[in-house]
Amino acid sequence: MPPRARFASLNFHPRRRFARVCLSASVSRHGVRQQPASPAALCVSHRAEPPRFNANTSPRCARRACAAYGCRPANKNAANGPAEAPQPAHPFHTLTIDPPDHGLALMDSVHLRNAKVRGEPVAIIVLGASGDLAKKKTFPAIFSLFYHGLLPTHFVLYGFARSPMSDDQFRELILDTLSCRVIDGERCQEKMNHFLPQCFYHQGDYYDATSFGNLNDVLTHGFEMEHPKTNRLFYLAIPPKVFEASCSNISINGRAHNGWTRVVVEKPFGHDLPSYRDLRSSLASVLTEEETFRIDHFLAKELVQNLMTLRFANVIFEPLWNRHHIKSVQITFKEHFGVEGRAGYFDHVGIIRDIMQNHLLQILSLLAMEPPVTLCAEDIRDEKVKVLRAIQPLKASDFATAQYAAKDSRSKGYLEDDGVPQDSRTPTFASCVLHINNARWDGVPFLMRAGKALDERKTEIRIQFKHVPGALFPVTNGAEHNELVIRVQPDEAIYMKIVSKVPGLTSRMEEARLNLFYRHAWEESKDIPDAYERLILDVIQGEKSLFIRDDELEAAWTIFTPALEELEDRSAPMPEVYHYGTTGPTGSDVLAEKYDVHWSN
Ligand SMILES: NC(=O)C1=CN([C@@H]2O[C@H](COP(=O)(O)OP(=O)(O)OC[C@H]3O[C@@H](n4cnc5c(N)ncnc54)[C@H](OP(=O)(O)O)[C@@H]3O)[C@@H](O)[C@H]2O)C=CC1
Ligand SMILES: O=C1O[C@H](COP(=O)(O)O)[C@@H](O)[C@H](O)[C@H]1O
Repeated sequence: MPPRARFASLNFHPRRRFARVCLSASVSRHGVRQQPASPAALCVSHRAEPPRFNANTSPRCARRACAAYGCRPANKNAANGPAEAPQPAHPFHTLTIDPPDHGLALMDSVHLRNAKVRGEPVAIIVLGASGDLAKKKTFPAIFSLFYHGLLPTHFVLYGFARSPMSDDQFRELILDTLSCRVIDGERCQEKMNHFLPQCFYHQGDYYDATSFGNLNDVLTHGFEMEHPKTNRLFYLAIPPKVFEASCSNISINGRAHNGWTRVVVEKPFGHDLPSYRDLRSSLASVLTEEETFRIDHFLAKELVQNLMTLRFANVIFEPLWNRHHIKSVQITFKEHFGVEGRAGYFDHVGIIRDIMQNHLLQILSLLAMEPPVTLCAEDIRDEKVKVLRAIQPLKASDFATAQYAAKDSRSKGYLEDDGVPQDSRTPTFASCVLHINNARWDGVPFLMRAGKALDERKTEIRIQFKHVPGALFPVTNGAEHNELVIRVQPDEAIYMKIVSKVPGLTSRMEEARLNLFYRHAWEESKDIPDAYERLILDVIQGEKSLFIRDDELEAAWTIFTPALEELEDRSAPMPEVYHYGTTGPTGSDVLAEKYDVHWSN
């Protein structure tokens, strides 16, 4: 008998304002579960679609996906395989959902997924509320979620830092950071007027348990009197040296009394492998893995999120995605400004730890990993760890490093920035080559480069394919390789370079492009949420696929630590000098040429 409903479905019914969620994996006409025909496992706990389960979906994945949608699996062993008890013919659950109250749906399915959590009050506490990240990213992201109706209906935002500030001053500070990202800023002012009264400031010291105890009292006797089941989200927008003390104090005096406690930890997680391990064990002694959300905001950039879709939802890429067809991969991060006031942080860290060991390596892992069994966070992260563990640890000779100097009287060199020691050897630019020792990638060089104070702001991935075998066509000038370019920012785009005949009475061939410019292709691209919006929403929803698991970090530090030790040895050569606003040092070109790669500028 052909199955009647092969996968679960979720139908949004605008008129009746409810969603019907069919949670049966495969229901025959007699209402008996059968083994799903498709072997492909799907558990979409994430964005685009409602949950779909089949025999490969783990019960944990099914439960989590369902929880995110505010429903529950029809059977707690929902995905355990073929031998299942008969199910009723109409295993529907109903769930009331507020339809979007504005025309700007950030993500429809997020809205649906959000329906449950919107009913759960939350206190968001931003540590380091006076700092750069909080002002630049955290507050605007929280406001944007509020603007789009994605924050829980009952929420409160507390800024926590050592600087003295009144609630009103804190609101002023927030107000200065807020912008209406949305094109016409529809009702933006009105929304700000509703948002600001929910914001409060608590002065405290990260090392002082009493400061956290006082904050706890304020919450318990204030917001939580009315909302006793309040969850608490702590966002650590503070320098790494106060991570441990803050987490310990949160654990002792900050935990929610009647809800979840989640702590967002910013990078860098450690300085090298040994310090990472120390940090991991001290955080693990006070917070559970479930409570810990290690952020890497590049994972939430729109094009980075699209990498898995591009690779695994299209038939044309995956067969070519290996050593037989790919010649090299380039991952570039460029910024057109220097450290500008962040030297206190940056000089201890350098560009390798600031950008490569985390953001670019995360991109690489999504590009190079095997397909995950399901789209559940754990399955994705399992694959990322596997590919990271196959990467050969780096040596200093795999790198070119450099530091920027002033180009003219209008630009400041790195050593002239406030707080940079005159003898600093910290690289502000680095490029390196990585090798993945597995069957898919053996012999394919993966090149990364990251730099500050360069000619432009750009993050992009270039996958260069091998030349066409045989000699049917003469080699065209520089156009003999196909290249897939994924421009992460700015001006998001995916395009494929192909060789094409020039139209007309000619047999001349030239490079042409198959373009997917987001700006032209998607109306939605006018309103791409900032990465931090996605991530804060995911924390509230308990969705972890865009957060870093501890074994990913262990693998990442294992790759970079040997090279960092060599490069930071006093006997190592000084970084090369490049000038502010240029394309970078020549050493980087020399390194790439060794692998027959030319950086695209
Ligand atoms: N800024 C950015 O663009 C990004 C930052 N990050 C990460 O976010 C975190 C915060 O970065 P950022 O906001 O730039 O940092 P800041 O230097 O701005 O510090 C944040 C706040 O922490 C407090 N603080 C600063 N130095 C110390 C110290 N030595 N001891 C105790 N408290 C201190 C200050 O608040 P007060 O004195 O009032 O307590 C300060 O306002 C870091 O982990 C960073 O790596 C990640 C991505 C991007
Ligand atoms: O993590 C960091 O990222 C920013 C760049 O992020 P973007 O989203 O603005 O591209 C970088 O400037 C900073 O040095 C680094 O810490």
